[in-house]
Amino acid sequence: MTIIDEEIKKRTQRNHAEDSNLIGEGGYISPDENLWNDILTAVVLKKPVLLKGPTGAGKTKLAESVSDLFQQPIQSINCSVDLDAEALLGFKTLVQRDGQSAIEFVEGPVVTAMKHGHILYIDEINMAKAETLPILHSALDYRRMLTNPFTGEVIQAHPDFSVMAAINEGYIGTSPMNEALKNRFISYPIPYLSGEQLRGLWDREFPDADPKLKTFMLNLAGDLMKQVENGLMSEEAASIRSLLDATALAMHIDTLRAVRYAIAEKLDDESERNLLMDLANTWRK
Ligand SMILES: Nc1ncnc2c1ncn2[C@@H]1O[C@H](COP(=O)(O)OP(=O)(O)OP(=O)(O)O)[C@@H](O)[C@H]1O
Repeated sequence: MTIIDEEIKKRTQRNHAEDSNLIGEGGYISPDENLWNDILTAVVLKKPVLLKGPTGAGKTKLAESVSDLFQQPIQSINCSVDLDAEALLGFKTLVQRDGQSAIEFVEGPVVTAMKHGHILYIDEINMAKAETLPILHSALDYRRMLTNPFTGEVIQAHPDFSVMAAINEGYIGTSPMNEALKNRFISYPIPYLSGEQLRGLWDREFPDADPKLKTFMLNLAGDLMKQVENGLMSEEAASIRSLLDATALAMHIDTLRAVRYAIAEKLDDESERNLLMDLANTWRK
């Protein structure tokens, strides 16, 4: 029995849900045989996990699938330059109770996740200002604790508390992650699916689609990946999210128009848009 199996068994017994199907429908599909298990191993070992990959590669889906598997709710933070300590930890507010005014602290996602053993999912972690996240350092390393500056409370994390973060390194508006913060994570590259795994995702998401449409989209996806690898197209051209959207649209409107709206029009460069539509045209013939 692996440590992942042991952890699932432990949580299943604790939650009295022996009969439940732990891996929910629509879970993350691993691009190779190791990645999913390697990430779960870090989560079980209570190591913060950093998912590095382009937009629409399934990073959020992966975190949701870990949450399904371990029956652990997710507390999410979407980072931006405006993110501050209050958005992470919580804030004080005035409440009326029994006709009396009182000041109460409303817990933020970090405090809730630490106290209740949830997964803390920090999306676009490199969009936050460098000075905002160091407040989390002690929660992210072996100490697994944090002193809440707003209340003075010392919070020792629940044993199940896990942290997953996502980063899209090429994204405009991001800055390199502070080294001390990055050093607290185990980092995994999350690539776009291809080959058999991509076909598996299409079979699951579009069981009723015309097989010709599926083949068209999978061929186009393969072409787009090659263009990205050869540096002829920006990475997001092969986004799985866009390809899924194009397929869903193409079940109702002309395939090339679907590809234009869901994939090509998102690209800033006109020559890339034209190349993409030329490729799509080739597969249509
Ligand atoms: N490997 C995968 N397994 C299952 N679904 C996937 C996978 N890759 C992409 N998807 C699907 O693609 C869509 C986008 O995925 P998701 O939102 O998780 O991407 P992301 O990497 O978090 O993107 P962003 O960086 O823009 O937030 C979702 O519908 C998701 O289910």
